Amino acid sequence: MTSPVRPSLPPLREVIAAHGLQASKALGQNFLLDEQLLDRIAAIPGDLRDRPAFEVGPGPGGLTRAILRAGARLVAVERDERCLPALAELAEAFPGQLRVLSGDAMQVDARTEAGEGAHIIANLPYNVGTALLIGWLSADWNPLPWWSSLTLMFQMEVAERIVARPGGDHYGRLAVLAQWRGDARIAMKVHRSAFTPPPKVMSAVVHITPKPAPEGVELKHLERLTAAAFGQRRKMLRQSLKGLPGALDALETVGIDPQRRAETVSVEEFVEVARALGSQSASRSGAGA
Ligand SMILES: C[S@@+](CC[C@H](N)C(=O)[O-])C[C@H]1O[C@@H](n2cnc3c(N)ncnc32)[C@H](O)[C@@H]1O
Repeated sequence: MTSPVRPSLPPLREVIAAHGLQASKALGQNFLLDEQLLDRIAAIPGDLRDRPAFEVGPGPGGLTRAILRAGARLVAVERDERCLPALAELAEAFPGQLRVLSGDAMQVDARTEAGEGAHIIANLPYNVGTALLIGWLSADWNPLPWWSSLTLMFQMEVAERIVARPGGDHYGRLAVLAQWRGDARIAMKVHRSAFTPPPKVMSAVVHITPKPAPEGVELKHLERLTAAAFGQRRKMLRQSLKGLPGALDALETVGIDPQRRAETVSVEEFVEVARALGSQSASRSGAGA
């Protein structure tokens, strides 16, 4: 195993000035320049030496350098072509460790580009952050997904929705999607003043590690169930699930009181109901065959 390289690099402020990288609001650019903070973020996934990693939106390369210093083999996709020369300098400073793709992360097949077992680490652009997360969480799980962990900076409100537990306003579809086959936690809160320019709100790094998917549960059943249940979150389940065929029977099978509301139902309970819903629809289609 090679030990991580620590080349001496110019301060990020100089890189930004030298390449004229004034932050663009449209591209969700809020840069992190504190190298100690960046090293702490890159340490969250654990030992990265010789491990594949994937970064969305390297920008001037602050988090990128921290991930490279940690020893990862990194593929980074950046939409802003102005950043490419600065990133090319980083690729030279860490020979063989960094491959930069120019383009839209929403169009990139991260699995093919970064490889099996990659750690995904990013200070995400706020406009596509949730969509990218949902894409990674919805990947095939067999019994684990292709990625090893997700270490992602979000606006605090989104971070709270990802790690929320039942009983509060933050708890909803995103929490169930993130937690039914993963452990999700806030690994670090980051003050808005750490960013250049500072965004209006606070941020947090969410760390998600996958666990084997519960057997006999299909994502599509869980999604239909949580969409219906949280679509009318203030209503009792017997009302909100009325339009989803088989859902009320599934509640009864599992022994969940239909007078409860979605926000009181734990992730494990949703999984149980989705399993019952799946076996019902399997037997219905079997009966029809
Ligand atoms: C919040 S900034 C983070 C920059 C840098 N990683 C840092 O931490 O300082 C988000 C970055 O994502 C890039 N970006 C925005 N939309 C993108 C997309 N659809 N695909 C790839 N990169 C994107 C922006 O150009 C910007 O560099």
